[in-house]
Amino acid sequence: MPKPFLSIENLTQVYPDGQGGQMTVFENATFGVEKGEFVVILGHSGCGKSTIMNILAGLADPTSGVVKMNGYEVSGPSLDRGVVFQNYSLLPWLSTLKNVTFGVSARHPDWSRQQVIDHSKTFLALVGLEGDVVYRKPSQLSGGMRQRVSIARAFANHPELLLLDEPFGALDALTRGTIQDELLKIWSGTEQTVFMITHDIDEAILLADRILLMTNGPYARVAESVEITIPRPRVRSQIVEHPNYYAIRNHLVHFLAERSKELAGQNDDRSNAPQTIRIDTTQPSGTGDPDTPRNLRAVNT
Ligand SMILES: Nc1ncnc2c1ncn2[C@@H]1O[C@H](COP(=O)(O)OP(=O)(O)OP(=O)(O)O)[C@@H](O)[C@H]1O
Repeated sequence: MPKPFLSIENLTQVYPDGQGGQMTVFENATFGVEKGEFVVILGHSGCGKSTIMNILAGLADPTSGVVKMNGYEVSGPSLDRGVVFQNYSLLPWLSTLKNVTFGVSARHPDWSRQQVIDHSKTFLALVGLEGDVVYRKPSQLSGGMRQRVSIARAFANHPELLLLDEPFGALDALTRGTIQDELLKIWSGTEQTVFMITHDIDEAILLADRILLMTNGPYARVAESVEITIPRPRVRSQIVEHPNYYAIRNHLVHFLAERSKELAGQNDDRSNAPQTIRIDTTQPSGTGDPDTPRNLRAVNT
């Protein structure tokens, strides 16, 4: 079988437990992400999501296992992998525009100054930042605006893989919704692959092609890969009306509330690959998992 664009193979992370011993956060995590996919990872605090993200970004090395992108092992940070963190990580001494041009000129050393500026301004405009505001320093922006700069910066570099670690965590619901829409708009116009951490189930369903569910740590694992069987384009105000919405949502809530604990520490699947869950109430009933409501098709492969 051909390898996916991004391949996470038997990733294990062990940390010192602070008392002279060791703690295995997750063990043999194995999954793939296809090119252009939007994958979200959900799991309780401490199961190791940020650790996985840092390893994918090349900012940390796992205790064992490998990550391959396009067949090559990831080691160290690269412009091919853009990262957006919750705390924006903008350079405070540079203007909004320069925070974006900085990476664009590194990515395109052959471009003229004007090309770099025009390209950067295009991406800032896509997240609603236009006019004088682009000459302000990050300290002169609101939290939501800073987060937009950080998203514009990441997308403007056209990384093949975009890693988003709770990028909207610090935002109010209204701003969060607007930026989710903007993210979807930009992503749908590119070939970029997105891997995102969030704690927000509704956000995950709105954005993702697939949601990876992690069991609780220590010895956490990626137990399920839930397909989001809701067609795109998705509109935030209408998505709840899709017949699959609550079926998928209930499955996710049930996993996080109950099964993430029950499955913790268990590892009965030697391949360690997550189980694929497909919930589609628009298909004829008859197959599926007894936990899911009637008239719900859940195909586990
Ligand atoms: N550098 C480190 N040294 C020791 N332990 C660490 C280190 N970094 C993380 N941990 C531990 O590893 C576990 C996983 O942490 P991680 O931040 O990856 O979890 P998370 O799933 O992203 O959590 P949250 O949802 O709260 O952000 C936690 O128990 C944390 O205390």
